[in-house]
Order: sequence, then C-alpha cells, then structure tokens
Amino acid sequence: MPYIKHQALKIYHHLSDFKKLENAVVTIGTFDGVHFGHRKIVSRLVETANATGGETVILTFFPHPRLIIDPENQELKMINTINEKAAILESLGVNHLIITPFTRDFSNLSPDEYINQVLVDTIGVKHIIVGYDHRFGKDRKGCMEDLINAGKVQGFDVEEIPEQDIHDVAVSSTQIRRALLSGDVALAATYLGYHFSLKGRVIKGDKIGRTIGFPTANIFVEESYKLIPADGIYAVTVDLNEGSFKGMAYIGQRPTINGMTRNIEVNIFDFSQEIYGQDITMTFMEFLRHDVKFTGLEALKVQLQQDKEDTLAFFNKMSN
Ligand SMILES: Cc1cc2nc3c(=O)[nH]c(=O)nc-3n(C[C@H](O)[C@H](O)[C@H](O)COP(=O)(O)O)c2cc1C
Ligand SMILES: Nc1ncnc2c1ncn2[C@@H]1O[C@H](COP(=O)(O)OP(=O)(O)O)[C@@H](O)[C@H]1O
Repeated sequence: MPYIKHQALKIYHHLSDFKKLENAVVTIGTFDGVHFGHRKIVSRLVETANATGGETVILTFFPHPRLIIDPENQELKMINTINEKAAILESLGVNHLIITPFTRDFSNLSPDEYINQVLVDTIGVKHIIVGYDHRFGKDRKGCMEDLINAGKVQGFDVEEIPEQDIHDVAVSSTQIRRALLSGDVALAATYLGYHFSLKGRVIKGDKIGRTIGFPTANIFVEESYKLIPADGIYAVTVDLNEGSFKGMAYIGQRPTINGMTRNIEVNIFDFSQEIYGQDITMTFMEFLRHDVKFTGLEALKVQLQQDKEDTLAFFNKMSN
C-alpha cells in the first residue's frame, strides 16, 4: 500500500501514559485489517480533527475483549498484528493510538465512570465518533443515549456511524477472514484494499530444501493471534534486508515427508544468501494450488519447478 508520510503516530500501551488533549477527536474499536469500511470511519475522524484543529485518537483494546471474556476461545485470529495496524493508521494520518488491555478493572467501570475517567479526564474528548450500537461500561450497560447526554453536560459532540456502515464493516471483516482461511488471498485483497502479509523470523528447518534445489526460509510468526492463511502454495513478494524479491510460499505440514508441524516457508527467487535469524515479510498475491502428498522428493521437485513457472507467469500477467 502506498504510504503517505505523516507525522509519527504516538502509541500508548496504558491509559495512564496518555497526556490529556485540548481537543481530542476520538473513535473506539478494534479496526482489525483497517479495511475499506474502517478507513471510511478513520477519514471522518481525520476530517473532523482538521476542521476543528483537533488531534485524532483511536482507542483500541488488546488482547481482543472476546479473548478476555472467553479465554478458551483462542480461535479468533487477527488480520493485523498491532504493529501492522499502527503502520496503516499512521499512513492515514491518525495522531494517537491507545492500545489498552481489556482488564477486569477496566471492564468493571460503570458507564459514567468510563465516560468521566477515561474519555473526559484521561483523553480530553471533544468529539467522539461511534457506531449506532456502541455499548460500553460494566455489562455493556452504557449506550448511545448515555453518551449523548454526558456530552451535553461535559461539552463533547457525539457523531453516530449509521447502521449500514457498521454492518458493512462487520461483513467485510468476516469476509476477509473467511477468504484468507480458504486461501483466497486475492479476494481478501479486494476487501482490504491491500495484500495480506505475514512477518516473521527465519528459523532453521530440516535442511531438505537445499538438497532438492529449492531452499526454503522457514518463518516463525511471533504473534500467536495472527491469522495464517489456508494451507497451500502462494505467489508472494518477499521483503527483507537485502531488498524486495518474488517467491513462492508454502503453508502446510509437508505430507510428502510426513511432517509433524505446520510450516510457513518461502523459496525466494534469484536469491542465495543465508538469512537465519532475519525478519522477513511475505506478501500474499495469489493462491496457486493445494498441498499435496507426493510419492517422494523427486516428484515434489518436479512440482516445485512447475510452481516456479506458474508463479513467474502470474507476476508476468500482473505486470502487463
Ligand atoms: C512452493 C512450495 C510448494 C510445496 N509444496 C509441497 C507439497 O505440495 N507437499 C509437501 O509435502 N511439501 C511441499 N512443500 C514443502 C517441502 O516439502 C519442503 O520445502 C521441503 O521438505 C524442505 O523442507 P525444509 O525447509 O525443512 O528443508 C512445498 C514447498 C514450497 C516452497
Ligand atoms: N533462494 C532462497 N530462498 C530461501 N532461502 C534461501 C535461499 N537461498 C538461501 N537460503 C537460505 O537457506 C535456508 C533454507 O535452506 P533449507 O535447506 O530449506 O534449510 P532449512 O530447512 O533450515 O530451511 C534459508 O533459511 C536461508 O537462510
């Protein structure tokens, strides 16, 4: 995604680190993926701040409240890591990002305490943009009307995001997650407005790749909450210290060699350096095929040559 250079986004991991603003233009939400629907809300935020000489603030909860309320449910994976989300929000011109853990104490604040202590006293809210169905405070008892009434007393405006827009945001997030989990990274990109990527550290594998002429960098993704696309083979671009390259990625258990772990690997084209320990980013451009159990490494090697041709053909088609 083309990043326009803005003033650096300030990130806070605790509400207590935040210095109250004169004129805070605030919105609240997870913004996972920062897709088209989210960006519409963020534009409203930035426009309002520009028009009133205010500063934009996004209040987000991490880990996701659903993981606190239902800790057994580790199924909910995120499209963006916190760092990815911050980079996108910065590119959109957001000034402040508060990432607060949704702790028991926090969730026990009454609606009034939440408005007064968090929004007014800590952040300095003058304008807040929230969904029509926004709920807050202990047992989600606070609603839009409470916010509007408090705003009249405390001196802040409340702007409601209409039902249709909230619906579109939820539908897009679900569609993006579903597309990625089924391998359709191209469809996910049409909803996201950019291509999904995975960043991780190159770790050691079984060193079989090089013996068949296709060394593959194995990636460890630190953020266990990050969504990993479906098993399969993908055309990717790879960004690392040495520059930007094309490549073909594999996600799967390597049935051909009876692998036991789910690996994320990439064979980088026109590249031959040792990169163990480095961070690399893979950007998923197209799904090529499903994972297959071959009769042996020779058959796998033949297929890898075909995959490379298919990947190059895809990139050729894309550039024409
Ligand atoms: C583009 C690509 C496609 C792959 N396709 C398959 C596959 O269909 N089935 C399979 O068992 N392994 C597949 N692999 C994984 C290989 O088995 C793996 O790269 C090889 O065993 C080397 O592992 P190593 O990195 O631990 O040395 C693929 C790897 C790449 C890079
Ligand atoms: N073109 C390339 N693509 C991926 N990794 C490469 C490439 N050339 C060299 N390497 C290096 O080789 C390693 C992969 O070789 P491989 O035999 O598959 O070992 P491992 O099983 O440890 O991943 C990578 O981690 C990287 O350091």
